[in-house]
Amino acid sequence: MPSVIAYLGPQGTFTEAALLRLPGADEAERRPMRSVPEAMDEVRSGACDAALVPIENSIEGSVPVTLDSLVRDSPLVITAEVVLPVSFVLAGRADGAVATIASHPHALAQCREFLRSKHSGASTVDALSTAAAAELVAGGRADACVCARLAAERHGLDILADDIGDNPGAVTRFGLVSRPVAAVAPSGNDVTSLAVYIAHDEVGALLRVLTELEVRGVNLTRIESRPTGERLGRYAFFLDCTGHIADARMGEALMGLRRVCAEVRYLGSYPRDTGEAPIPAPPGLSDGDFDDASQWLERLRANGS
Ligand SMILES: O=C(O)C(=O)Cc1ccccc1
Repeated sequence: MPSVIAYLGPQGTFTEAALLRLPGADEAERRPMRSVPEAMDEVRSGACDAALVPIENSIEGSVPVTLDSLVRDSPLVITAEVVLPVSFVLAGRADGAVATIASHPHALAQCREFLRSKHSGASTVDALSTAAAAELVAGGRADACVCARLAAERHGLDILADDIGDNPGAVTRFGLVSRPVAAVAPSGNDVTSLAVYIAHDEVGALLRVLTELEVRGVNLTRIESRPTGERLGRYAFFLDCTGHIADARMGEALMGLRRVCAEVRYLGSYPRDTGEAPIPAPPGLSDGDFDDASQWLERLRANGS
């Protein structure tokens, strides 16, 4: 476990709750940062060994600042993931009016229906995190906030409504990022994350990417595009692939992508935390099958039989 870990703070965020689920994190120095890019830059500068940041949630989708920092700034790799169920409270002062409600945009989005039906007159204020929103309320700069119960309690706020998320089963996925390192050994249920840039002026470029994965039996669990920031129409595609970079079929697929893509950024191989069972290799695509095929080719090249 890295010894100094930055995370999206302040104390009381869902990211902190996720961090505490990582084995060994209680012994690490945990450094709360104001924003996701600042947490990731602490790692790039060497001030911290790793950072835990939100990547996506099951309702609102990806966290754009995290994805943008992963592809636009100097390379980092994900070494672990944590999938955390999230439950929100509305916190403030029991005796006060609620004209402004602060929170992280993803928290506001996940409570949209509750806010619309119960506080349609209030305006929402984006904060850098749910716990930062609780600080705003404690400091009198917003009337209420959407946050974790723990953050409300820490700031002595009243719980105005409990469990206000529109989808009771909502989960958020967090990634532990570090400067590039070799992946830990396969766990048997791993994911490999990539960002690929395709040649935009070639017909079928994205199909070629998918084909490289499909012919090696590599399963895709997520594909998502983000603008590269160069100009309209330029996108990076984020791929989560079932398997580990040490698996033969993943290695072959990566080599294929390297040949057909304008650029491939490797974002790490790490154990899955979704609770989903591993997907077995399709027939003919196990490590043993690749090994057998490459030994056969070597024999043909060496002896012709
Ligand atoms: O703001 C927080 O507490 C975070 O950790 C980011 C976040 C926001 C909303 C849902 C899950 C995580």
